[in-house]
Amino acid sequence: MQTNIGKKAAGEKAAGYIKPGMTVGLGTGSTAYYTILRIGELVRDGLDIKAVATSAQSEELAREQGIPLIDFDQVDSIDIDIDGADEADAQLQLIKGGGGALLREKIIAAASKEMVVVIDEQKLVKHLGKFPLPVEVATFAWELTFRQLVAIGAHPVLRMKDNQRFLTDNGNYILDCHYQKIHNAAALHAQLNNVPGVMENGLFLHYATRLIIGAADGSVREITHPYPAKTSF
Ligand SMILES: O=C(CO)[C@H](O)[C@H](O)COP(=O)(O)O
Repeated sequence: MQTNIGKKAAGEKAAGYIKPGMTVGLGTGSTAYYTILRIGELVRDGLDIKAVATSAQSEELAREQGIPLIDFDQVDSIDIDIDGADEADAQLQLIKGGGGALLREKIIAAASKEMVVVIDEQKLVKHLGKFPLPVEVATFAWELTFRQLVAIGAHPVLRMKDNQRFLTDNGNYILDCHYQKIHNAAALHAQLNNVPGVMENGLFLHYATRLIIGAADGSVREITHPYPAKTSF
């Protein structure tokens, strides 16, 4: 894999927010990859943490790195989740799911006290929507779900990989919905999740608490959002 300096800088910086004793959510994708590698180094240097992964791919990488993983039945609360995004705006609203892990990513983000998002500078946008919005749908009667999405103007395209229908870790399909510009993200989020067969969509509107943006010269800048303190379960 060719090194993207901005992704590496942002991904590594995020690991600095992890404190001993924390339970950490491990994100998915080529930016979170650098976070996981850095966490692996910290663990080998003695950092005592536990982790949960947002995808089979990240779980495997974490195991290779010697990061202790715990089952969800042992998770009281997730202290910090560090994950990538496909687009982010300055209000810390995100489009995620380019890697197809959005459902697990959202479950873990929602259960985390903090969500640190790591991106390279190209993903910081004024308006969300240029990146096609991933929507995870049940395989059962997916054609009907597809048509329902067409009817509400979502312009869905079934995601393919290696000439096969892409299957998520949860055994679902992804419909990438082409908007160009999303005008009312909260309304769209509700509208999409209201369609039977839709498991989740890739709009993450109130989860990120910190955005770390890596530049091509290796520098990083951060945007934080003063949400009311999040409660965890
Ligand atoms: O949402 C995701 C996976 O479902 C990823 O976080 C997102 O696609 C960003 O990936 P990358 O860091 O490889 O650009």
